[in-house]
Amino acid sequence: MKRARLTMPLSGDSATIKPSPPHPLPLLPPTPPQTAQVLLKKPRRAILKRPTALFSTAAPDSSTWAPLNLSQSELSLPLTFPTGQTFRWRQTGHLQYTGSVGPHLISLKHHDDDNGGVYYHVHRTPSHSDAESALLDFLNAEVSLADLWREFSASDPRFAELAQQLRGARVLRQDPLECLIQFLCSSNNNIGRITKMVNFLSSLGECLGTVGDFEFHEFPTLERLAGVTEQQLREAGFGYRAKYITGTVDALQSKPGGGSEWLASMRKLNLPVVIDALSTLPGVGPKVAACIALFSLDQHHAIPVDTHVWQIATRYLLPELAGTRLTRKLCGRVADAFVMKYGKYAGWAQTLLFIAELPPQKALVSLNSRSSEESESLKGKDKKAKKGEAVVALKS
Ligand SMILES: Nc1nc2[nH]c(O)nc2c(=O)[nH]1
Repeated sequence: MKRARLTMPLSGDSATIKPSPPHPLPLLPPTPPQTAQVLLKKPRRAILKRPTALFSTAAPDSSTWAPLNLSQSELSLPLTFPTGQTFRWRQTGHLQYTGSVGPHLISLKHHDDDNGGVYYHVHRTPSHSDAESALLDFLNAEVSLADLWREFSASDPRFAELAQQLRGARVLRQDPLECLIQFLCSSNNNIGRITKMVNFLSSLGECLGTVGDFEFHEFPTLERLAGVTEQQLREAGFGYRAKYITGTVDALQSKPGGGSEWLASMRKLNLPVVIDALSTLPGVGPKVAACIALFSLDQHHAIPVDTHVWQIATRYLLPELAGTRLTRKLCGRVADAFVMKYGKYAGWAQTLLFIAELPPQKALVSLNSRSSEESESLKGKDKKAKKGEAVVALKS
């Protein structure tokens, strides 16, 4: 394991920030029709627009961008941010993503001239040194992905092959409340729609500024989240998830000592206890609980299991169960199979296997494996040609 170090001082805040005042609550438009289409067709102001680079996409200006001690194979931004762990970061330029970590508004980008090494820029923060440590913590920077993936690859040749092609898919360490609310939005949903719902809730938080076309907010506190009603969420297109969000916020507010503290305390507990505790919250089933545990509560062997992961498991880990239907009991068997195969960071292995099944990565992997099959085939035909045998031209 290694700890990443920040090696350059940060500059002051970016001149591009246009902080706007915090929102009054509630925030919802008064008269929308009551379907999810409202959310999908009439985006509110912070909802996705065309990303534009506000900063130069050439070499970062060293006075404002500082290197993280993380190579591209330790952290790939496109494989980590838009792939289903968080729905709060936006692409704000070429290989550049922007989001908030607590009260800090930060951009990260790969540097073309530095082997894709990751650089960061803090746009707004109450304290630069706090921003640095919060960023490293959020990135789980003390975990060496290279060490983990070497171990996984040694016990699984398929993992080894994917790892070559999809380097740097890292598990984040998010704020537990932020992660919980995002995954309540995720049930039976796709990344685009989840992002819009999360954006809607995020806009209840303190506005941190604008980068490119996007406005960024600190994630709202429980008190702020409590200001939105189930009816308002339904009107905004949350459907049945509306009651899970308000129910969970109420349940957290009633925890002695505070809901955020109750969630944070789970970082020190064992996984089964954590899953049971999270499952008492409205809308939290085993899959959502495992996502929250893995992406925010230091439960590195939590395995989210849904139909997609079931497909992966029956193809590669439990072929004897192929063709059977996923049940709650089988979810436990899948999770055990992952842990048997990959060990105490099995959730990090699941993350790569999950990402490899998302359409953009799946297309890339299949393209690469097709071209390597083709080049193997070409090599074979070359040998035959040398021996004077006929070579049939390959169509691309
Ligand atoms: N790595 C994973 N990310 C996810 N997002 C989501 O909604 N499900 C998953 C998952 O199973 N793994």
